[in-house]
Amino acid sequence: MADSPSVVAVKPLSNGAGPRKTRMHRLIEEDGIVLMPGIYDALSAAVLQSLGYKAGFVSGYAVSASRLGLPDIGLLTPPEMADAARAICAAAPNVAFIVDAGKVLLHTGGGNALNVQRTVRDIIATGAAGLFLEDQVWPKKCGHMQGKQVIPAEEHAAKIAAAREAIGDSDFFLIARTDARATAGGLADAIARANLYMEAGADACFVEAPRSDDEMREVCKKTSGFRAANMLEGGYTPLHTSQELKEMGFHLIVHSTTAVYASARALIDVLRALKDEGSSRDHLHKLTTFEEFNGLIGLKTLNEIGARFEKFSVPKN
Ligand SMILES: C[C@@](O)(CC(=O)O)C(=O)O
Ligand SMILES: [Mg+2]
Repeated sequence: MADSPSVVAVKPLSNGAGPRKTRMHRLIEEDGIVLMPGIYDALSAAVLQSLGYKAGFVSGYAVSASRLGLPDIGLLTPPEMADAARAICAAAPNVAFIVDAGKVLLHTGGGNALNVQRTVRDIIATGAAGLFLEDQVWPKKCGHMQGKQVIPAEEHAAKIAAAREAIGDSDFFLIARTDARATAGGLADAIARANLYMEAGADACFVEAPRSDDEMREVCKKTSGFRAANMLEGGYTPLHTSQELKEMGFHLIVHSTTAVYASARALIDVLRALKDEGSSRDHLHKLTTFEEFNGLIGLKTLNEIGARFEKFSVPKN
């Protein structure tokens, strides 16, 4: 077993005017539940914003797939993830994004408080509204794959405390994730860890991959503070509506794979038809139109700005 890390004490943070309140706290307050589709690039972020979503999740799983064409097994590098987060936040400035920093930390389960603090500052600089920090041993895996391991709970709690200190009074929300459900300690250890991480200064906890409705209810009954759930299609956790999850006691709902699976499905279907038929003309209903697409990525607004600044003339009195 690893040496015990030195003990850290955490001072509860406030902005001087009552308890800490970030963009994410306010979104939770609005409806009691925040739906966050997993987003992976500027275009998927623009779609999200155009549909009026207030929050989204920069998914390590989906960024690894879209950027590298590789699975969620710890291959994406910190600069690649931070770069994706920056592009996503810039493309959808009205959306509050939580970044999956499991991927940003090459040293998940390794590195120290300084690495964590640097990561937090890097992610704050992308314009994101918060991040996930997870307790898997590196190289980490998608929470719904087999063979996961976790680092000692106190070690991860110290990283959460370090992250909290780096956040200071920034408008930034910290979600502590545990993957312990899949290990020998099972759900009881996962719940104990979630509570420890909350004590260390997290704003919310995320017990990854509970396997039944009963387990999901137990997580809600036995953990304190705000709670996140992940509705990964084809994963261990039963799929529920946001309303059902709210009634169970969850507050933040991540749909890590919905958008990337939908894109893959659409691409497979339409490109197969193009290959088979030699034309897209019978499948236009499956595509956006030229107008719709240009609108989505802001062409009209940009043209208007361009026209306003075509030339400068000194105003005459
Ligand atoms: C949430 C997730 O980490 C996937 C997972 O591990 O379940 C992501 O990258 O979207
Ligand atoms: Mg991830």
